Amino acid sequence: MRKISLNTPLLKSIVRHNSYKIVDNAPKISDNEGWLESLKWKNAMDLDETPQLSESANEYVSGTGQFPITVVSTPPESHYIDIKAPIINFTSMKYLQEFNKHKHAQGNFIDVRIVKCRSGKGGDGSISFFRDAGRSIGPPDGGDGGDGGSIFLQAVESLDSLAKIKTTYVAGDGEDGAAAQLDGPTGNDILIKVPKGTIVHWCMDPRNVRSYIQKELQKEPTSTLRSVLENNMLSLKCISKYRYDTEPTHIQLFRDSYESGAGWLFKGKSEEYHLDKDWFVDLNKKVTMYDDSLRSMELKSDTIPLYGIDLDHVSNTPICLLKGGKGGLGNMHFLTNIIRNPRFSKMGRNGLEQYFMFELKSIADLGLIGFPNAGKSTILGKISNAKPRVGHWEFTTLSPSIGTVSLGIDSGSFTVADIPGIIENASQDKGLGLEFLRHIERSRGWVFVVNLETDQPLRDLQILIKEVGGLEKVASKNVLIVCNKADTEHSKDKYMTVASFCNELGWDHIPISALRGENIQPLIEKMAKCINIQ
Ligand SMILES: Nc1nc2c(ncn2[C@@H]2O[C@H](COP(=O)(O)OP(=O)(O)OP(=O)(O)O)[C@@H](O)[C@H]2O)c(=O)[nH]1
Repeated sequence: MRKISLNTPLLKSIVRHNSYKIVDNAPKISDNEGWLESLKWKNAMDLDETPQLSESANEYVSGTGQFPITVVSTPPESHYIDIKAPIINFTSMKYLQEFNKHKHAQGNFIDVRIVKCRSGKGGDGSISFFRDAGRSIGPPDGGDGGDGGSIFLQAVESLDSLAKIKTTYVAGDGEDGAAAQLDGPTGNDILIKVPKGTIVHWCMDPRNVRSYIQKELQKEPTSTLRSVLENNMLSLKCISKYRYDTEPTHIQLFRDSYESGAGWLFKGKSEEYHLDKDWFVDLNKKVTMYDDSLRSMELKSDTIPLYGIDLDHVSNTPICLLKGGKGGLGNMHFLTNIIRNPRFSKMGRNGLEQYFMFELKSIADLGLIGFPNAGKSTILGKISNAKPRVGHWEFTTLSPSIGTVSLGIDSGSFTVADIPGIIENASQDKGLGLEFLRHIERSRGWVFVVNLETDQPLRDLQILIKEVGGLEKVASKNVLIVCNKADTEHSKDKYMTVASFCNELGWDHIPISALRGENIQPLIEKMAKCINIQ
């Protein structure tokens, strides 16, 4: 085989030649003039002012927990759909409670997090001119700034709590462009991995909410944290996923970046000098159109579903939460027949800084609802593989646990969530409040566990129904009533009272003794039937 020597005169000359030659990617005068001319013709169609979503944003699934809103005005009176909604929907009570006495007992289980996210700024375009031995100043060769990094979300199987979610995520800024047509590298993206079942809502800066509440409580000392949050409204600009519809589906975010026609960087001569020149004013008119199209793209991507992004299944493709800013144009784009030495470039566009509330809503098929001490954890331990804490004192369960109930080989399985006990006035934040109800909100069936050891189990059941939202809400679920502690005195009579109430409503019911393991198999069958698994 012939060996190729690097010492041949031909190869030597290629190596020498290449080490001097710069790959020329700079747009030619004709390219730039064509591009600037095309900007002039960007008309109302291209720069459509009608607020609308980008295609990817349109795919976001809205959260299930909708809340009441008041639509204040819609197009054509207003450019956007202006709405008002109680502040409580854009913050977390749990976060704001000054003294959360159960905080330590809950250990590592974290189901709500408020997170600050910032996408990166675009790098600035460079102002530079090609130099070589023969020329004092060559053509412009300043490269573009790199785009800022974006923030993405992805639901994964391997996580089951929000404990690892940080309080702040900052994506990288794009780097500035450089001489020799070098574009700046793009900023680092950030991928936030969350457990399946997480809903991400846009929310207010918690510091603002806290200082607002303090002021309101000083004005009206009889108010409570809840009443302040429920009675005060937040105004938001929204848009609709359905074009020209007046039903708001997404919140419109606005970037704090330069206005169209601004954001120039100058070298050598000042801005005033340039603004005085007709050739620059003429160029700026066209570049203003380019800025407009960037802003219109930003408005399309900077939207968040009003009721949250529902990450209810594991996905391979991450969802963009906040998009990074576009990098600025280097001076090589402004070389024209009239402008031979453009000593200016464009700044990168800013990113976005917003707060989001990450809320984990476990997705179990069935949820157990009952007063503390009713025996929910004992039941879950008997029917499933879960090993929840059981104790004869109230509030043994301080965080939800989920167990899988197997119906035998080839017969499938279902999941059951045990949540902390609910007490009278829980909806007014008594006991552990209703915070944990989020974990069974999406369950297909609700299993009420009543304790036949108490004086009036029927009354207990009626209180539970009222606390979780009333008969109408409960009736929207598949319901099963489990009367536990059937081994205690007078339990039969008490069960009969509960049973006749259930019969009137058409709800299935069963007496059991979880402690003794009595009636457990029929209970499992009724649970499976409740969610239509036979
Ligand atoms: N007699 C009797 N006691 C039971 C039965 N089931 C549970 N218990 C007892 O009731 C007490 C409370 O049981 P748990 O399973 O911790 O009740 P829980 O509803 O999970 O309570 P919280 O964690 O407070 O919500 C424990 O002492 C259990 O041993 C039963 O069928 N019969």
